Amino acid sequence: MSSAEKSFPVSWDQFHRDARALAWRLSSQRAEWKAIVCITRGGLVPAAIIARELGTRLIETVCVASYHEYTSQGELKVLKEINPALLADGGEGILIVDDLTDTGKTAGIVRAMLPKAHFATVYAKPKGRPLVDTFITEVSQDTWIYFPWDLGLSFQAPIGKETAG
Ligand SMILES: O=P(O)(O)OC[C@H]1O[C@H](OP(=O)(O)OP(=O)(O)O)[C@H](O)[C@@H]1O
Ligand code: HPA
Ligand SMILES: [Mg+2]
Repeated sequence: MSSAEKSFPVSWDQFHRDARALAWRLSSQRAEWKAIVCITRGGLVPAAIIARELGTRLIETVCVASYHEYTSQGELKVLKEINPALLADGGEGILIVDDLTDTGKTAGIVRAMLPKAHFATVYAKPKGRPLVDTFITEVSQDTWIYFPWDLGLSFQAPIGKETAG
């Protein structure tokens, strides 16, 4: 499925803990966020967890699509823009949330819409890292992160070979 050399599978439990850790970190940076802008679709899941932890009720989406067939990045398309009411004063006090930043292209496009907003992701790869203000875990650029909503239970072959007798 992926051409990346390494894989980093994330369970629901781990994702919940990492998203909650991100909420803890964000709570120490600002008492109250005016709104959360989540980058669909991946940002919807951490945004729900963070909004619950921080008590944020105003949630907006920006709909960006880039990866096709899961692992190759195509042209970035903004399918839905941010409500203009939130764009005033460059987005000061607004929290942008995504599941991860990889090349940083998605983050770059959304940052340009809200230059003063705070950008948070659960995971980051080195190329995207400079575009993110707060994240929890960094993985190498040649690692593909498998999110729990893309995974299912399946048989795993044993690590060692079976011995006769
Ligand atoms: O840093 P980048 O190289 O731009 O990649 C990161 C983006 O790619 C994925 O979204 P994708 O466009 O695949 O859509 P999805 O969230 O709907 O899965 C991921 O959720 C990030 O938004
Ligand atoms: O490592 C990744 N995992 C899942 N989706 C992604 N979109 C860009 N990079 C990734
Ligand atoms: Mg996404």
